[in-house]
Amino acid sequence: MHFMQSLQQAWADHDSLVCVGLDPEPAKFPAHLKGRPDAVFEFCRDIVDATADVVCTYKPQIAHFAALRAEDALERLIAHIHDKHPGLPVILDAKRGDIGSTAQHYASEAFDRYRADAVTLNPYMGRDSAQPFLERADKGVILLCRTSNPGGADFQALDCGGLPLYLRVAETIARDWNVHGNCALVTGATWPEELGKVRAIVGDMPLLVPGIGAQGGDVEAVLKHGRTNDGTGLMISSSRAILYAGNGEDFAQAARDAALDLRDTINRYR
Ligand SMILES: O=c1ccn([C@@H]2O[C@H](COP(=O)(O)O)[C@@H](O)[C@H]2O)c(=O)[nH]1
Repeated sequence: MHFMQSLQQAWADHDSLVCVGLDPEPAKFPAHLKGRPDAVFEFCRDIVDATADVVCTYKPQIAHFAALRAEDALERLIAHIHDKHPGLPVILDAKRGDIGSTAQHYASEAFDRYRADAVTLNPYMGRDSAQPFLERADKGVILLCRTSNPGGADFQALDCGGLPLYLRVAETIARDWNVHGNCALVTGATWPEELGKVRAIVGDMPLLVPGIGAQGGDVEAVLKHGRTNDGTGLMISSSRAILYAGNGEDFAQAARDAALDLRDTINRYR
């Protein structure tokens, strides 16, 4: 199914705007998993199986797997999500961006090797660097716009002909790049007013919103500035605050409780 259709279906079916970020850090795993040969897969799988009915999407971050030489676990994890929780879209957070001939391989890596439904990209190298992804009309292309980190403003806030660069990014992508209706933007929860300015430019385009939980973003402010008229339009992402909510044998139940709590908090402001 088209990424955008799966996302809309999951928003409705699960009454949820929650995206769980899958960022495995073995040092934080519960004791009974530490040292097991397939701990990365087992940890993420158990989190997924405990939360699948209360989220709208998952977002594995590729560096967390690659640094551990666990790309194979990432492949199996995404296959597991498709197999056991069909219809739930998976966003590969890879923040790719390169010249077109190389970008083709990044697109194939994300969509053919890993079978992701969407991927994050850095738009800094321009349209041709995104083209191999944009052409995959059934796949989501989620471009960095106003990132959640403290240094995000270093370049993104620079004046660009009367508007900050991040709003030029939003404007250009909404107007020129979204030919197949498969674009979305990353706008951090830590900058809710900027998020509102992006929303005013892009209409109902989905926004991936990291920065809730460990980075301290304010859920109420995100909803106030970012929701669409029908109370959707957002994939509100939290990784550490959900994954490591508990560190005992019941870690997956603790993650479920944290995801449910976030879903209910979000829904109070929709
Ligand atoms: O602007 C951005 C873009 C991506 N991220 C990613 O989201 C998660 C956030 O993790 P938390 O534990 O919920 O803070 C992580 O994978 C980042 O690489 C982001 O934080 N900000």
